[in-house]
Amino acid sequence: MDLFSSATSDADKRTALRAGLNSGELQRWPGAFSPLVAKLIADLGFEGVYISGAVLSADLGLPDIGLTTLTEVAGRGGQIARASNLPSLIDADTGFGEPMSAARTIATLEDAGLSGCHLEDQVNPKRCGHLDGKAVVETGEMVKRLRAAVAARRDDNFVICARTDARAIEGLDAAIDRAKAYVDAGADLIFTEALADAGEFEKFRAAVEIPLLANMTEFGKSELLTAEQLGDLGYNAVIYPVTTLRIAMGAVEAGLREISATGTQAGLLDGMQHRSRLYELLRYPEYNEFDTATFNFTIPGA
Ligand SMILES: C[C@](O)(C(=O)O)[C@H](CC(=O)O)C(=O)O
Ligand SMILES: [Mg+2]
Repeated sequence: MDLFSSATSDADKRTALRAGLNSGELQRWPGAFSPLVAKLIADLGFEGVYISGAVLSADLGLPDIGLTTLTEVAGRGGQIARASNLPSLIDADTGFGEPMSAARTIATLEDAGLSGCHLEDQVNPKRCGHLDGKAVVETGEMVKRLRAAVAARRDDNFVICARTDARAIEGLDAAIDRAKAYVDAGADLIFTEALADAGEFEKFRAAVEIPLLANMTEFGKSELLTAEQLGDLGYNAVIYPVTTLRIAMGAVEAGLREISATGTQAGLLDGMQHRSRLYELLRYPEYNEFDTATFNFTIPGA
């Protein structure tokens, strides 16, 4: 029965995440801004779901500057994680405090049903990794953050991903040195934030032995590489963190403008998700097996 929550256990999702990272195939994790989007990501055959801090903040009408709390992030993250059978990797920013808080973050995210998270080496308050003016902590400080996180983990398959923001501040070589220190501290996956181009991804790949994650965020510092290019470069995972929100908000803004200008949404119907597709994603008919009184409607135009 998976009508009310995920059918796949947290443990099995984490096993799947590990297997995917070790498979030699690029794992594609689009960002889900809601549980419904996670269902669509699963339906379309992606390997996992990403839960973005930038999106979680934006959804609350806030900038991505470390204002959200662990409680908010774990709460929303858990709702999204349970909406599909895919593993979910969540953005835990700097871990919500000093090393002991980062440790508690891991325990809380495990309890919420996430399959892994990333911790970054920025100072508090953090910023979007693709903006100027961010700063990183000393390598030793981040190593403490990671060691605390790794020690707190109860499920060895919960993926602890270390993100380095150093490329844009200290340069590529320093970012690679940091990544190596983070591997020694127990990181399972390295998030190479804000690299410029394919050549930099290639250098990172040659220097670091564990799985690597690429961030294909739009309007940022990185060239947008295809899944095929990233796979050929030897990367193990890619996130499209804010993409679904940007697509949706672009459509919402255009639609609202048209309604305001014309007084009707009639011209927008072709671009909308049809009621029947929404109901298909939500698996309306299957709830009928649970309670025939619930499924007592027909879908117009379906
Ligand atoms: C990946 C990221 O941390 C996120 O919160 O989604 C952001 C994405 C973005 O702001 O484009 C980041 O890269 O800092
Ligand atoms: Mg973020």
